[in-house]
Amino acid sequence: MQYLHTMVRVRDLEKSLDFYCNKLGLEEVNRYDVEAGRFTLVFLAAPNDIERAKEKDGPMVELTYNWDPEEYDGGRNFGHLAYLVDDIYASCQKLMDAGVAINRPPRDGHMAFVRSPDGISIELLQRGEALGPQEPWSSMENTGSW
Ligand SMILES: C[C@@H](O)C(=O)SC[C@H](NC(=O)CC[C@H](N)C(=O)O)C(=O)NCC(=O)O
Ligand code: NI
Repeated sequence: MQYLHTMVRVRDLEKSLDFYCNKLGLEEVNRYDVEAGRFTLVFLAAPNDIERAKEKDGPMVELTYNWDPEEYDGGRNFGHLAYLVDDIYASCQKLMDAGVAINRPPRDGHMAFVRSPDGISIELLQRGEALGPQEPWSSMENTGSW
């Protein structure tokens, strides 16, 4: 078994593509307009994953846009999408310059959070840093349950 994608439903497809592609840096891999179901699917991949994603063998985000408006309550059970970045400060600066609020700034040079137009939380992690939890759980032994 292999991880393939995470699907998120979006209220405004253009606003979402502007955030995920123009600001966060993902690239569009595939798009399906489904008349019968009245929805559009847009598959996005990070630059490092794009070649594998084109072969349907790489991790992606699947944006689902329902043409008929629906209410999407913020399911607490969904946490975030996480991306590894080469320079977390440069990534956050680029996002801030594009008008994106940094909900959790990278004080520790390790982890930052921003949100999509639909409030989907996006975690940015500095490449080379430990992937474990930081403050305030830094003293917690990673028992795999955090
Ligand atoms: C292409 C493949 O990766 C899919 O995920 S298609 C799954 C399918 N999606 C839809 O029907 C989109 C429109 C629908 N109104 C919706 O909002 O999901 C599907 O079965 N969706 C149901 C689900 O729970 O994901
Ligand atoms: Ni899917």
